[in-house]
Amino acid sequence: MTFTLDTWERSRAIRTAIDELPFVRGLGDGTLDRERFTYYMAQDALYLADYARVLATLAGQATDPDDTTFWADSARTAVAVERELHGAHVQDFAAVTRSPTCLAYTSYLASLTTQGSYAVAVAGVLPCYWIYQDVGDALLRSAGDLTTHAYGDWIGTYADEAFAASVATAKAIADRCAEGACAETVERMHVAYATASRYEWMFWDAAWRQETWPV
Ligand SMILES: Cc1ncc(C[n+]2csc(CCO)c2C)c(N)n1
Repeated sequence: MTFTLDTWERSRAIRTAIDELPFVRGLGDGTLDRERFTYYMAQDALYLADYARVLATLAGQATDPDDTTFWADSARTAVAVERELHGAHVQDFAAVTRSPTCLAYTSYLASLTTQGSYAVAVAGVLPCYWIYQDVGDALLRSAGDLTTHAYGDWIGTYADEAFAASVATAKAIADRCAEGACAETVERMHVAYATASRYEWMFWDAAWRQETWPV
């Protein structure tokens, strides 16, 4: 049993809960209101800026040159997407504060890169790729014609072949890491994968609630 097959099974309930979120349902059927989408986009731009730094750290920690290239390319893509989102959806960036959930998620991922295990950090960044591919594919199947869909460009980005190739590479790296790891490290990989998956659920839920700080 590979790590990715095992961890996908173990996190099935979280994955199903994501499909049932009102934000994700609204994204799929186009009924999501613009205010919530704009909130999500602004938080996502902040998320991507931090996530890119986590990927760049993984590039530095990898011992395989192919891994280094992959994480560095992904970091570059995340910054490019951040700039695009920022330009297209956020008018006044200085006015946007990282939400508690956004800060918690990126801080968690950054913390994984300082705990001495490249394998565990790799497992932590994997839900970002895999869940977005899976959600993108599910929404594509139900969305119909993307050219007339309110959120067609978003769905198209993540239900894309080039993106699918990068998800496959991230999964292959995680499986290779798990193969060479002791049982205790593999368990920590599962925890990192499940925790980041929960943060993906929370990130969409926070956008639905337009989460703010209590004071
Ligand atoms: C909260 C949140 N989670 C995942 C993604 C998707 N994503 C962001 S960077 C990256 C890989 C490198 O481009 C992927 C797949 C997102 N946008 N926002």
